[in-house]
Amino acid sequence: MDINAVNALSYEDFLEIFGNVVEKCPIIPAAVWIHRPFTSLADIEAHISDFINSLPESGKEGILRCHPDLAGRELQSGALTRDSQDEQRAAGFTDLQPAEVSRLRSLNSEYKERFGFPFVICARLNTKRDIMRELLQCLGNDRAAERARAIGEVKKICSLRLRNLVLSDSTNKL
Ligand SMILES: NC(=O)N[C@H]1NC(=O)NC1=O
Repeated sequence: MDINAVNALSYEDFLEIFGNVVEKCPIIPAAVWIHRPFTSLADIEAHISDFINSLPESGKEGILRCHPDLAGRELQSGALTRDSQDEQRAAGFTDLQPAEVSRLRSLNSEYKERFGFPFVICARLNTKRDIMRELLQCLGNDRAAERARAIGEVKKICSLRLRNLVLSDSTNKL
C-alpha cells in the first residue's frame, strides 16, 4: 500500500493493519493517528519514534515487557503473534537444538531477573549466533543503558514491520 492508501484508511482499519508494528502495543499506532496525513513511510516511523521517546522510563520498560522471549515457550506452543513467529523463524529459532533452547532460556531468565524486562533484539537483523553473543554481553550492562539499547531494537523491529506494510518513497517512484 502506498502512503495515500494509508492516509485514506479509517481509524479502525489503520489500527487493524498497523496495530502490531510495535509488539502488542496498539496504543502506539493509535496515538500517532492524530498526525495524519502522513507524508511518507519515514514520517510514520518518525512519529512512532517521537511517541516512544516521550514516554517515561517506566513506559519504555512497559513496551519491552510486551515482547515475547526469543525461543521461549510461546514459540514452542505456537502462541506468538504472526510477526514475532516470522521474525524468530528468520533468525533460526525454530530450528534450535534442545541444548541451545535450554541455554537461551537460562540466559533469558537471568536477564529478566537482572533488568525486570525481557531481552529484546531485532531478530531479522541478526543470526542466532549474534543474538547469543549480544545477550551475554548485555548482561554486563546497567539498567538504563540496557533499556536504551532495547528500545533502539524495538524501533528497528517496528521499521521492518512498517516496510512490510507500506511502500517506501523510492518504491512509490518506480
Ligand atoms: N524478545 C525479542 O527480541 N523478541 C523479538 N525480536 C524480534 O525481532 N521479534 C520478536 O518477537
